[in-house]
Amino acid sequence: MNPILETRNLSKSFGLKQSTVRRAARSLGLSNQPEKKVYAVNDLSLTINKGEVLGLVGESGCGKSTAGRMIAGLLPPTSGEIAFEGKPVDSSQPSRHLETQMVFQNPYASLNPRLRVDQLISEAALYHKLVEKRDVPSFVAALLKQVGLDASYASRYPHQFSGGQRQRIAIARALSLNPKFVVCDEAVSALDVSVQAQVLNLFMDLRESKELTYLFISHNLAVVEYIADRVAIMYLGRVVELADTQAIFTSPNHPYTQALIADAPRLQVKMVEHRPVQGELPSPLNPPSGCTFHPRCPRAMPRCASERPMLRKVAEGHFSACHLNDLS
Ligand SMILES: Nc1ncnc2c1ncn2[C@@H]1O[C@H](COP(=O)(O)OP(=O)(O)OP(=O)(O)O)[C@@H](O)[C@H]1O
Repeated sequence: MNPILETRNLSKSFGLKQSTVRRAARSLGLSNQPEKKVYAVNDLSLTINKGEVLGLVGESGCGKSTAGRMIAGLLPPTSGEIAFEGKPVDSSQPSRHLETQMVFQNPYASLNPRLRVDQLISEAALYHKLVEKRDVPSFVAALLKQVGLDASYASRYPHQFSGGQRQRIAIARALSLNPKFVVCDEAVSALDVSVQAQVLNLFMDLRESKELTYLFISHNLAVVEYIADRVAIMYLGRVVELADTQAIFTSPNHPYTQALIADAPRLQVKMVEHRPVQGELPSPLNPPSGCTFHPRCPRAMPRCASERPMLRKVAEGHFSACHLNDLS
């Protein structure tokens, strides 16, 4: 085991916008109502090893993107720490290191339509003085080649490409800073299924050739099953299960993981039968007491409503936060 990135008790809460009258009343001491907060990520402690792909899975709104943005340095945490290659990173500087880059879901939105491909790919590297102006054409050509695109595309604009090609351009731009760690946030979710497979294969090839490590965020279990070595399952801002990919899919421990797997009909490996997850994700503004999954859990016990289960070891390399494990 060779950790490249570690988070310790990483948390993020967002204050909700209040009406002007309420804000004024509070600042004048006329209201003692506490400010409403969304606890998007709570106490996230993860270790990601060099060269591995850690999948981060959960329903929409469970805090995956917030976690990814903190880890990529795009969002300062409310509390907690991040260490990169054993050294604490200063989270007060959002652009603190070039070693971590992020690839987003929507290549339409993440590429400036007014810039040519060569400008898109080289602007950050020029800014950080990783390339000289005169070397830009060969720099861009090499990056385009690495992502499977022709060097002649350098003078075109984003609208001249398909979704898959645009995502390749976004990947080339991320690679331009020579990162060691890439956070992929739903990076293939907007693409057609056949194109998804090609881009996933590109990620895997780049992992080998560039010795990359990925945090791969996705709500799509089939994608995560294909690409990840280990999987962390998030529910309402917390990791509820963490294990090797095979263990997650063949012997999921947490009732939430079991329900997610039951919800994913396209999976090839499906050795367990469970009921799909019932009901809606509760609001993170007002999370349920105890185990936050208990209102939707088919196996909830009285204890689950009052006591939050800790993430603990259930097998070698397999961790789960569920009181049912105390029964066995
Ligand atoms: N800037 C913000 N201000 C207020 N609340 C926010 C902000 N960003 C995220 N949230 C809230 O934090 C919670 C977690 O959001 P996040 O986007 O991290 O979840 P997610 O699992 O990535 O979902 P999705 O896949 O839909 O993006 C949600 O309730 C969301 O509404």
